[in-house]
Amino acid sequence: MKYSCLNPIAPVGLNIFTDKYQKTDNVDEADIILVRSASMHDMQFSDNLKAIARAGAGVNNIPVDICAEKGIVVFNTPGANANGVKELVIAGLLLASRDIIGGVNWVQTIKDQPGVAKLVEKGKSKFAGKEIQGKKLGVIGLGAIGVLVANAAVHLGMTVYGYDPFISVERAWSLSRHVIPVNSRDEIYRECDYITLHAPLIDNGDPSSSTKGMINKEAFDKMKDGVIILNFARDLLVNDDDMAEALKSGKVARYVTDFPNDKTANMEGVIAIPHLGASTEESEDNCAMMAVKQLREYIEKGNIINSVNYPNCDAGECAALGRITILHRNIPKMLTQFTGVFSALNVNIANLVNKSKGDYAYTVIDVDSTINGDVISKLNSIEGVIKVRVVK
Ligand SMILES: NC(=O)c1ccc[n+]([C@@H]2O[C@H](COP(=O)([O-])OP(=O)(O)OC[C@H]3O[C@@H](n4cnc5c(N)ncnc54)[C@H](O)[C@@H]3O)[C@@H](O)[C@H]2O)c1
Ligand SMILES: O=C(O)CC[C@@H](O)C(=O)O
Repeated sequence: MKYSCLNPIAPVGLNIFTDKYQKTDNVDEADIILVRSASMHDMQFSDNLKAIARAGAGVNNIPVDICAEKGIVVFNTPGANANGVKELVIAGLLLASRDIIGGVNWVQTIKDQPGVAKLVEKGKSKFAGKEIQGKKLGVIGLGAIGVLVANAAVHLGMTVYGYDPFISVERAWSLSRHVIPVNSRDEIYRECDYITLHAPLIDNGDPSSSTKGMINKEAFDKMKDGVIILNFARDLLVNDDDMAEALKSGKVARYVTDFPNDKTANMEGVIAIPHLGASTEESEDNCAMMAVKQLREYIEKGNIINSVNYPNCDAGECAALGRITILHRNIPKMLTQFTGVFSALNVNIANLVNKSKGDYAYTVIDVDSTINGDVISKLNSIEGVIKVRVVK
């Protein structure tokens, strides 16, 4: 098996690959790709490519639907960098509330003058700020990061509102009971002094699920004057032109973004951080280890854990003589056709697992004999089959 890394991936993760895996710089010959933030939208994928693992949460840099069509399973590593991001969001709250950056930069300008201690005491009032305790924070998106941010802010004495129309049961269980759940973003806009974004970037043209540009003029009009916005999710969640206006008018007092771009990097009132949310040793290690473990599970056993375009599927270890996996469309009569192929060839099926997710499905079949080319070509010829792979 050959793997390519499109970004630096922590060695502690890559070391989990056994000597059956070889690194290649030629992405066209790779069976698997590991990626962080590199954009894959303009890439051509070779037929050889079986899986892509995003060492991180957001998959907006990967054409996941095209990959599904080509039978390339895309994984991410949910939660693996959430603590790193949470800690930077807390820093962002403080950077936006106290003029720490202005003060630190000012000390650099007076550091060579005599009597720095006196100058500091004389000049420091320019950098006075506000405390976050007692203020209201709205968290949009209560996933791995949003829940950690909400709970931490409760501990810091903030009143926290949370909004997530698709919150999972697991996340709801881990949310502090002090977080006030709300049913619309408008409630957050109306109430909160700080708003932090932790929803994925979704740009599918469907207004019920799309998140692109959700923080725009219409939203600003509903917010309190002097609100502080924190964006550690993706730049395109915010309409930059509307943000420029809102900063100019004082509607928004500060915009803290981990995703500066040509527009926001030059805006007054923006605290621009160079996408450092997940840039900690711990997060990078966690993401890399999780990504490689998931890839190995898929390549070696056919099991799918944390895919964003195919269903999760745990068929365990293969105790039979052979295992074949089939990525296919989620349409009727597929299983009958698969089992028909095996029965026509007099091959006994020892175990079969079938899972579906949206338009796609996945079937793992363990058989009591070795798998030959005849089986593979017959399965491949079934309408709706995307990719057949012999795992054992
Ligand atoms: N700054 C960084 O370095 C960094 C690191 C990790 C993740 N991220 C970004 O943060 C996002 C969230 O990461 P996560 O690990 O918490 O992901 P997650 O999948 O655990 O959580 C996302 C949450 O957003 C919710 N959501 C979806 N649509 C929503 C909507 N319209 N309104 C409100 N909530 C909505 C989902 O239900 C889910 O609970 C990622 O998608 C990624 O873009 C940034
Ligand atoms: O890889 C990174 O540094 C950032 C990852 C982050 O944006 C994510 O979505 O997980």
